[in-house]
Amino acid sequence: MIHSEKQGESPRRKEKMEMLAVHGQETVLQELSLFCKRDVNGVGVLYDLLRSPWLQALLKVYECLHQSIRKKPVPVTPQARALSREVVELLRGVPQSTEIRELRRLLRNPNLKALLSAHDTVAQKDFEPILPPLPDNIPENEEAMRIVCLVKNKQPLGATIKRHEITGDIVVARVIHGGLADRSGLLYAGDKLVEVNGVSVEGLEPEQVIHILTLSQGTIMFKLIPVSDRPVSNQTTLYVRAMADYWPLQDPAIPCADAGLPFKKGEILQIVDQNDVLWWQARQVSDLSACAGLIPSNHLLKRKQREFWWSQPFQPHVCLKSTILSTVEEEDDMQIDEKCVETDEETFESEELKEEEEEFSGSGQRVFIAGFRRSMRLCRRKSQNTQQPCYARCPSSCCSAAAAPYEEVVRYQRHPTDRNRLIVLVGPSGVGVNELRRRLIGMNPHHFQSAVPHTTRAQKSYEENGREYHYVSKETFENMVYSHRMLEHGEYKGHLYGTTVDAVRTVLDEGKICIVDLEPQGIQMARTHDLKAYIIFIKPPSMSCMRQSRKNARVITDYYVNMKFKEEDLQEMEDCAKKMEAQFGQFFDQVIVNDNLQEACVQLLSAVHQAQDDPQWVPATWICSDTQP
Ligand SMILES: Nc1ncnc2c1ncn2[C@@H]1O[C@H](COP(=O)(O)OP(=O)(O)OP(=O)(O)O)[C@@H](O)[C@H]1O
Repeated sequence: MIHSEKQGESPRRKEKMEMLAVHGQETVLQELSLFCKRDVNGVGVLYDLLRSPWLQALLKVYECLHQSIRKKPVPVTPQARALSREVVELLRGVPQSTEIRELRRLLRNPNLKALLSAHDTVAQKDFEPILPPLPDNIPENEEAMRIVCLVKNKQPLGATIKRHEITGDIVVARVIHGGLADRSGLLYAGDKLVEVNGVSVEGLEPEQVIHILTLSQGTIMFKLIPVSDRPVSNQTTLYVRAMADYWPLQDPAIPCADAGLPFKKGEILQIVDQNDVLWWQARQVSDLSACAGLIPSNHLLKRKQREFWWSQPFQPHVCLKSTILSTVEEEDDMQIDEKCVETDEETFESEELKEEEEEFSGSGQRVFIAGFRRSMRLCRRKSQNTQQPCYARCPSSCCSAAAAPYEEVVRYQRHPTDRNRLIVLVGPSGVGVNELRRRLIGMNPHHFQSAVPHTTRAQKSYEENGREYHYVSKETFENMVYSHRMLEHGEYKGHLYGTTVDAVRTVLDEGKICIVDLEPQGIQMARTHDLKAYIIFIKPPSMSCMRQSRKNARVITDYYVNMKFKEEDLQEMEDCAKKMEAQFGQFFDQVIVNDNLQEACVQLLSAVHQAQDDPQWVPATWICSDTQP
């Protein structure tokens, strides 16, 4: 069908423009005739041109087209072909300029003719559904009945039926949002089915009714008794992040598996119907044109999760337990002289410090970056391997995932004057989190910065308080832990190490982008209204890729020497990454596979900018409430 107007342009404005076009041409002619009389150079030629019959004819064509377009969005003309013939007629006798020849050729083109023919065929058809004749013997109470005809296409009808628990009638259980039945506006949950395509459903099982429907082609006629108290829906659309995976085909409890919507943790869903306490209707935000599907309600999914949670043997968050770490443990067991270890560490750290200073002194100004100390990293690694049940360590992360199967989210666009979002890198030990972080900060140390960690270990002669670490007493440190001011913390060789929320805030308050690496258990502490953490998971590539790319890579060990990756280290890295994804994947805003270091670095830079500049789905509590978590 040809539509009369472009959207957004008012008809009055269009009319005005057309009048101006025609009147404008008349005015130009009048003015030109004046100039002509005054014998201005070249005006005569222009005057003749504007009066030429072919131009007049073209203007008529223009006017004709606009008149036809101005008509209603119903077929412009009963016969578009007739209009085309009219135009051809108008062009007859017009001098054969290139443009006119082109226009005539176009109008004679068989493809265009076929198109116009198709238009005429469609325009003359009546697409209103043809209803079957009413039955002769209409019963007395027929006014209580409704006859609904739906023209079935490839889509499912978008309604489910069930047997009423008390009356035993077959009733419409639910109408799926956006489906054929919903769009028809003729079927409602609770309507009692009497007949389907003339077949009485009395005594039939719902499956038998479905069978009749499956076999039906084209128009399906339902005879039904409308539900008396139709539920008034005053739903508001809600967006949520799924905190768990859901596979309807594996859920024996779902009322209709075919109508279920599968989803994976981390995906954003649009909830369109919460009328049912147990089964909501939703669609993927990535496919809003699709018909909705059934998902378990918050309450139901929570119950399912709890059942699943308790039915599973506990899976602690075990990460790398590499040969390197075994070596560390062995060394500890072997009671290495503490002083000797300290000396080694000191030497190592001096070298590391030197390396950092050299790396960032290129611009003429020496910039020191904190948060890369070996002791801090080894402490973190040690905490990964304590084998503590994760709910004991982080009651707010894993268990809250079980407690809140959906997290309400809103679209957030950071205002340029807002503080930058905290960037959190997580990944299995050895994957390259620190390498990437170091490189990113190295690109622009005045813009990207780490948070300075706290420690209870003594300050060394070459260190500065607040540069490598904030040096605090054990009591102060523990107070910070108890008052939830630590994003993460751990112990290494009798000393406490950790990163505080305040240390991060200090960087952000300076207008910089703070980049930290955290153990995944620390994610929830950073996902607050205040820090608005953007979580990037650094994922190892496949084993074969790692064997290639990590040929010359070295891992930090408890020893003074750097060690090469062994096959089992790579395997453990892969296993650990899988576990992290399974347990915390719902919190990852971005996943970067660190295969080629250079490429991963570019991706990281782009992700960091995206986090600050592009609209993102964030927890609704960050935006809607001042009393956020
Ligand atoms: N894509 C890569 N290709 C080759 N080598 C890499 C790549 N990414 C990291 N490396 C190297 O792997 C080693 C370990 O990286 P890194 O120290 O960043 O690990 P990490 O993830 O921070 O682990 P940890 O926190 O346990 O120190 C380093 O020698 C680093 O240069």
